[in-house]
Amino acid sequence: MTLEAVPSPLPPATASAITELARSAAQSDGVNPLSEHTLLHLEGEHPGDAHFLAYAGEPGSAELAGYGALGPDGSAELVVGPEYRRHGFGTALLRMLLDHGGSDLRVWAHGRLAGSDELAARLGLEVTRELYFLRRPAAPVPAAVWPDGVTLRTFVPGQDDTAWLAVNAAAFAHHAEQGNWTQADLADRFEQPWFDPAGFFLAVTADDTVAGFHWTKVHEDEGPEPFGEVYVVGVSPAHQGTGLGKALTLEGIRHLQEDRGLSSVVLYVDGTNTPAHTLYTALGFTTASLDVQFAPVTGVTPNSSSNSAS
Ligand SMILES: CC(=O)SCCNC(=O)CCNC(=O)[C@H](O)C(C)(C)COP(=O)(O)OP(=O)(O)OC[C@H]1O[C@@H](n2cnc3c(N)ncnc32)[C@H](O)[C@@H]1OP(=O)(O)O
Ligand SMILES: N[C@@H](CS)C(=O)N[C@H]1[C@@H](O[C@@H]2[C@H](O)[C@H](O)[C@@H](O)[C@H](O)[C@H]2O)O[C@H](CO)[C@@H](O)[C@@H]1O
Repeated sequence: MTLEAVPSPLPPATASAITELARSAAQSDGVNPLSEHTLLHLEGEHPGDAHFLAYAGEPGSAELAGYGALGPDGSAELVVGPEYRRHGFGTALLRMLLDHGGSDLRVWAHGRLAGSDELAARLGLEVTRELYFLRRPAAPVPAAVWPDGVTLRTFVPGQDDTAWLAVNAAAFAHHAEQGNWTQADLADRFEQPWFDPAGFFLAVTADDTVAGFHWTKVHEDEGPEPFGEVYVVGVSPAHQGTGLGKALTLEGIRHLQEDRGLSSVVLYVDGTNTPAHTLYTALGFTTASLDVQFAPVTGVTPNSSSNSAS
């Protein structure tokens, strides 16, 4: 086993090898091991990002067996190729993430697959966050009932960026990632093949102030058939509790189901997000799977080399 820490930007060949590793794991596990953010950050320079590579065999003829990603905020992901599992690659990569991330480490286990809890416990980590993946099969979409004083339009790239970032930051002021999005995060997504302004809805007041939004996304090739996503719904605090979130959510579902002809719609929602969870459950979404994030047990100084591990 050879371990390597690589700063951003990654060599293109390494980024391609990581992408293939993630594809192989997703095919085997039925769950994507790396999030959109990590995949986007495989390309280009992202200061503060760190990449950890585990190779099987000797340098030169080695094959990429596993990969770990660590962001400047401590968020992390790791994946071991299906054919390399139960050989210690996961333990070695998690140790590297722990050594570099310290007490800020927050490592995802998408789908909470077999072994993730055991591996985490072995290195002194516990679940600190639950992210639910919900699905709504195609069904009649109730008509949206819009609060007085708002009208609906779609996002115009380059015109609405600043206003959207401000409402997104206000709506997600208490969210670990979403509230911190910047113009760079927007620009990254403008370049994605799935980006479609026709599916990015804004609710605006008479003076065109953004009161809320529903940004939808279509996943073309991540399953047996394309599916839609309630990518992110946000309502400015001043307009929350007025029915706007429900109306925006319904409009996006209608768009995905009727305009895009998709047979199911999914979404992610934090387990602590009662308002959103209540809304989506009322609209027919049910839990399909669970992602969890592990962090060092509070009050214990993480030191991966001292944790008992085989
Ligand atoms: C897939 C995702 O994007 S998940 C992330 C969702 N967005 C966020 O969490 C950002 C911060 N929160 C918000 O922007 C808003 O609170 C939203 C989007 C969750 C809800 O928008 P609002 O406009 O406040 O919701 P709206 O007034 O339409 O209420 C619709 C339903 O949501 C649920 N709901 C809304 N607020 C609450 C609350 N505080 N507690 C419990 N349920 C609530 C209820 O079922 C409500 O229906 P009801 O009023 O008939 O009981
Ligand atoms: N509803 C949104 C905004 S609050 C949400 O919870 N997003 C999560 C989610 O993002 C998804 C993830 O990046 C998938 O890889 C991608 O295919 C989806 O399109 C994204 O919605 O999970 C992330 C962790 O994996 C999390 O950081 C986001 O906040």
